[in-house]
Amino acid sequence: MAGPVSPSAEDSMVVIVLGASGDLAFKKTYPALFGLYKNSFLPPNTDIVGYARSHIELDEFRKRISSRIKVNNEKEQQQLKEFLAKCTYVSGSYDDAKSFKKLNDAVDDIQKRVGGYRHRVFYMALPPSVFIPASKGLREHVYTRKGNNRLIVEKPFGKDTESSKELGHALAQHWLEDEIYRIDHYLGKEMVKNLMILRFANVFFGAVWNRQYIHNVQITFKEPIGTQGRGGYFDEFGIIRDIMQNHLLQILSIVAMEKPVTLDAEDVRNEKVKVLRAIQPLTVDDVLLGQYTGSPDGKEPGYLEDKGVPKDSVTPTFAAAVFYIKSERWDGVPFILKCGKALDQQKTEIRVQFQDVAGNIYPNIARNELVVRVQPEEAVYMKFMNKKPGLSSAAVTSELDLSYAKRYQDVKIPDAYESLILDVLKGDKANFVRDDELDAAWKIFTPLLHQIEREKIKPEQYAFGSRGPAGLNAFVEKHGYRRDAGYQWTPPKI
Ligand SMILES: NC(=O)C1=CN([C@@H]2O[C@H](COP(=O)(O)OP(=O)(O)OC[C@H]3O[C@@H](n4cnc5c(N)ncnc54)[C@H](OP(=O)(O)O)[C@@H]3O)[C@@H](O)[C@H]2O)C=CC1
Ligand SMILES: O=C1O[C@H](COP(=O)(O)O)[C@@H](O)[C@H](O)[C@H]1O
Repeated sequence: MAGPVSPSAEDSMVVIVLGASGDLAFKKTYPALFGLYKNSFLPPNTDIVGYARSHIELDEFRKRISSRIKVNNEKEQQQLKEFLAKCTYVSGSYDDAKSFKKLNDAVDDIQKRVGGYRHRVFYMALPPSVFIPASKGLREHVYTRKGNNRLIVEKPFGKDTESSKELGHALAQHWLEDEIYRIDHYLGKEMVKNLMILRFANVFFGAVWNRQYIHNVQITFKEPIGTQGRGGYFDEFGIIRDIMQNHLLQILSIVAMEKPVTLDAEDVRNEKVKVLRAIQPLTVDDVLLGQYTGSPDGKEPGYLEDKGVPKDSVTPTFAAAVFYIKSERWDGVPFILKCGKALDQQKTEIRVQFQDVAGNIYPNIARNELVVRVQPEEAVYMKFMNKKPGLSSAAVTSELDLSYAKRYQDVKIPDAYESLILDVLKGDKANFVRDDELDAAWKIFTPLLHQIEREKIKPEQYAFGSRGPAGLNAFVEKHGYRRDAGYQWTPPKI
């Protein structure tokens, strides 16, 4: 094929899910594909072929898929039946030509029924140790010359600059960068996708989005659960690689980037890379590291009690870090990124805190804040000073509140994976990570990660269910965040 073609109704599309017997496939990939099917977003002749090492009977495989899909009514029950009929399964290994040829025969059998182009999407829901042999086997034996080929790769994309480059080179031996879709599922979240519209389609946000008006930006990820038996995997990576280097840094780059020339994927990603390249590598002085201990009531275990975690592990389960972007727009503005497991709540948010009012004449006024809540309960709200209603003339903090549950009551927010798989089917790469973006991201973290590991830097302890290490408030205050401790929010009655 000379280049990518736009799928038409006569074409056939096969989504091949590698690692189809695994957790990610059942938890995310198949439910997302069903979500697209039931909302008529899958192209007409789409089939889904699962591939993994385990021998699983087709009936059993379909039962497993349906056990992870929630249906709400009879219509959806019927749609699920139709969807399952599109799902088949082939077993084989990830490093054996014969197995891949068998997979190719199965896909050919499906695609020869249709007259048009034969497109293939390969979704690698696989452990990183088999990324390279699997991508090679797919390219050599299952690649189609009669349509588009797209390869979806899941993180981790390496552990540092060097290993990420190695993976990149290995993939590039067989696949064109244009065919590779590196998933960061946070880029598929509704409120992350909303960031560019908020910034570039609103004159009032655009006008104040710079160092003159913004004092600091906080991007926070909190999870109320610990590693839950996955400590063996987690201990190799730690929270910086698990969340900060990818999800939070991606958000930062969209918050900070210049307006792209167009919405074309390359224009968007060019601007994101420029932001990452303008950030200096982190040092230990820029971070606060934490590791959780058991909950005070003894009900929740500490990190070191998770099986698979070495008893003397110093892997951080919490990290806060401050980033500065050397650009005309952002020079001197701290971007504080915080993420942790086993914390007090589930929350991902972006909090933009504005500068103090110049020449202020009112006592006790708080800084304005724009908060974009990514999850849960998606919202955009603006905290600002307002006259206290009534006979008082005091200024109090109030909010302009766009809570999605109230404003968009009939809309179901799609899962991030639904949105991203749809982008792959459409060939839109704007929400996927480009190779140079990845390289720029690793350059910021690699020296710090190596130093933490080399010197076994001990994280501060924090209790399961707390807000994080005791030093957290001092850390964010030191980097400029000022909290309005008197503010009380009253949820609207829906
Ligand atoms: N549409 C909506 O849904 C709206 C919701 N609200 C709700 O109102 C409440 C207050 O809003 P908001 O100001 O945005 O959020 P919070 O008061 O939760 O957080 C404000 C900042 O203060 C920090 N903080 C929270 N608790 C403490 C503490 N005990 N000591 C020191 N620092 C703390 C937070 O840090 P950290 O992130 O680390 O916890 C965060 O950076 C929240 O529950 C919010 O969900 C308000 C307006 C609209
Ligand atoms: O990538 C990851 O993300 C999840 C959190 O994702 P969310 O969509 O539920 O917010 C995190 O639990 C996991 O450790 C990490 O690898």
